[in-house]
Amino acid sequence: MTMSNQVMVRGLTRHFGQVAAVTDLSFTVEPGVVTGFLGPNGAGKTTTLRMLLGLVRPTSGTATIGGRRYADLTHPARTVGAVLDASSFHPGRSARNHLRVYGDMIGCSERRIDEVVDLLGMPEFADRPVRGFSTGMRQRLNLATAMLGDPPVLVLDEPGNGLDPEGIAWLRRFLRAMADEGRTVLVSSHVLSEAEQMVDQVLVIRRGRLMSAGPLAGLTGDGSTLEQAFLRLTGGAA
Ligand SMILES: Nc1ncnc2c1ncn2[C@@H]1O[C@H](COP(=O)(O)OP(=O)(O)OP(=O)(O)O)[C@@H](O)[C@H]1O
Repeated sequence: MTMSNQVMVRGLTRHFGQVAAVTDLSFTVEPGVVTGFLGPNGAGKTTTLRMLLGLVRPTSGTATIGGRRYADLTHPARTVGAVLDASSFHPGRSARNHLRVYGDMIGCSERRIDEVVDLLGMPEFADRPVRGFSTGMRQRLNLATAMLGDPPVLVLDEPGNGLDPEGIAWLRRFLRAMADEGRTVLVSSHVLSEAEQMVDQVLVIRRGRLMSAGPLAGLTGDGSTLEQAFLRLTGGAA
């Protein structure tokens, strides 16, 4: 476990006008495990991840990766790979060409592009235009882009969105492999049944506040599902 790959959030707060999107959130995400950042729609997951990635300014508090704020990282793309909801691809460009465009920006070799195409299981469709891609193919391309810089930290906002059961099983294996390599993997989801199959540690938020943090087994060890445990935590109301 190296401090350099820890994600640390302390007293993080963000208001949008009257809306308290995130309130005094503190947690630590360790390398080598898959950590689920879970909560219902509107709980504040995306806002938190966007603050971590320097895309939203906190009202107060800090979010750091390896002890530094995103804006202070020397090599951001080689430190943290991020997948946020709103990725858009040029429809006429092939996946491989998309990766080349991003790869050029961060100075990665053609060999690295071949590696991520293999890593994400994309050889069969990497040379096809993105316009014909399924949701699963698009998610793989998102992840491939995030992996270009071989980052030790992955921050993924709802990577399971729209995936079929086979896609979810693939994602689970991928996240597990990344964590087993010692990476820090933080993955948000509002689908608790899906997250339950993927994560080791859970952070549960609701209405911008942390409800629970710890091993998945701590919530489900009594035989209840994560969904049941969540409803218990939140008094039955999402
Ligand atoms: N730019 C913004 N302006 C105003 N309100 C915002 C903005 N971004 C987020 N919010 C509000 O902050 C709250 C938290 O939203 P956020 O998107 O972080 O939740 P979430 O947990 O990611 O939800 P979902 O699962 O639906 O993506 C919501 O009430 C949302 O409407």
